[in-house]
Formats: sequence, C-alpha cells, structure tokens
Amino acid sequence: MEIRFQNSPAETKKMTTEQLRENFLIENLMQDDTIQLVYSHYDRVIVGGVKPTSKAIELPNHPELRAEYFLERRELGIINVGGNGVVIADGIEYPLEKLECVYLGKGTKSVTFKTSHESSPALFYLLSAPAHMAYPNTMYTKEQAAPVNLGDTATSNKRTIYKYIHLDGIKSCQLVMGLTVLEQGSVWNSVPPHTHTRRMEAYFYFDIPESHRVFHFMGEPQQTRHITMTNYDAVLSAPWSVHFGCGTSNYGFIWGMAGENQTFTDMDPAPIANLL
Ligand SMILES: O=C[C@H](O)[C@@H](O)CC(=O)C(=O)O
Ligand SMILES: [Zn+2]
Repeated sequence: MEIRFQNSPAETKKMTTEQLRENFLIENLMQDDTIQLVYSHYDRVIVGGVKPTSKAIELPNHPELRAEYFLERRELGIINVGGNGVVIADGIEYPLEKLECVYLGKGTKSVTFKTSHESSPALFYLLSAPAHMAYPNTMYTKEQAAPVNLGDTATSNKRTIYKYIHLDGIKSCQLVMGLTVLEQGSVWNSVPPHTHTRRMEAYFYFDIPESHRVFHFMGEPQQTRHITMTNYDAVLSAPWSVHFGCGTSNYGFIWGMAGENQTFTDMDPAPIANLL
C-alpha cells in the first residue's frame, strides 16, 4: 500500500506537471491478479483497484492500519467497471455486474474478489474511509441508484448520475459514492465546478477509449491546473480543490467522498467566469 501525505494549496501552486502527477494522480490501479491500494491522508481515504483473472484475490491487512483486519475500523465501497464478478464478504456472495455497487461495513472480517469469466475480468474500484459504527453490508444495482439526468447537449455535459452510498441510499458512516456516465457528444463533467472544504473527493475515470484522454482540472479556483488522465486512472481532489474535467470523447467516472458531512449538495460554487 502506497502512502500519500497531504499537499497545501501554497505548495501545490508551485508544482510542475510531474509533481502534480506524483502527488494527485493514481495510475495502474487495474493490474492482472493484483490488488492496488493507495492511502491518502486527505480524510484518511484508501483508493484501490482489483482485477482478478484466474484466481480469487483477498483484501489484505496492512501494518499501517494497526488493525486486526482491514475493515476493523473502516468501511468500504466497491463498484465494478468490468465484466461480471463476485465479492464475497464473510461468506456471503455479492454478484456484481458492470456499474453495480456493494458497501461493506465496519467489522467485515474477510473480503474476496473473483471474476466470473476469465475472458472478461471484473474490475473492482475501491474506496474506504475510517468508520465508527457498523452499517449493514448492502448491494445496489444501477436502477436502485435512482439515476438523475443532468446537463445539456448545448453545453456538452449531458450526463446521468447514479448515487449509491449517500444519505438516501446505502447507509454509511462517512463514505459518499456513486458514478456519472456522459452521453455521446458530452465531454465536460462536474460543470459548473465546485469545492467542498468539508470533504475530500476522488475521481476514477473509466470507459475512456484508448486513444483519448480526459483533462482533469484541479487546484484552487483561481489557480487551476490540469492532469491528463488515461482510462482507469484515479485522481485525488484535496478539500480546497476544484474537480471537473473535459474529455476528447465521452466517458464515465466514479466519484467518492469522505469527511465532515454526507450532504451531496453541500458544495461551494466556483463559477466558470471566476476561474483562473
Ligand atoms: O461532489 C460531487 C461530485 O463532484 C460529483 O458527484 C459531481 C458529478 O458527478 C457530476 O457533476 O457529474
Ligand atoms: Zn465534488
């Protein structure tokens, strides 16, 4: 597990492209028969990826957690962006098709990931945050996520938001998690932009065609920077940072947050006309 400490706004505005990428970009999350984990000190969130192909993969413990097992004092959100797969939590199987989600609460001792068909591996994206009580392990399909249509083709941001873990969906201590899919011809996400200094956020981009890229914007609203994202890359958004992006094609992304509150609409607008 890689550990990433925090960066201040003052430090971040002096960073080169390479430094921005080293500190905020998370690459290579999906590698054959491995689990990849990155511990961010922004709200102590762990971002991960699991790609089981021929064998089952277990969620490991890590000495940095000083726990008996990974979820002893943590909760975990899992969304599959690949072929059909199964998450097994304390002996109970949760079959997950593409874009389905399972939440595992504090106290879940054993977690195993499996692919159903080796020819089309499951790709599990993980987001974990510290938890103070045990909410029940719960699975949701796309339909249960109450899809909401947002944006407009005129502004190239027509998209559908699926909310999985939030106040009116799967209950959690602090995780808020879901995904957004852009329609063909729509390329801008999360516009108009916002910050929420009460919560960090992480974006994980998927379904970006191989020869295309998403330019993910970050930084203080009057000190924006961008990070060029490839398919299956994630990016950390500091609580003080904007997070929005523009692709050279349409794509999808998983968003997830943890911090002071779980109110999805608790956002401070960063109006487009004020961005620098
Ligand atoms: O705080 C909320 C997050 O930034 C995302 O949910 C925004 C998003 O998915 C979108 O507008 O498409
Ligand atoms: Zn946000």
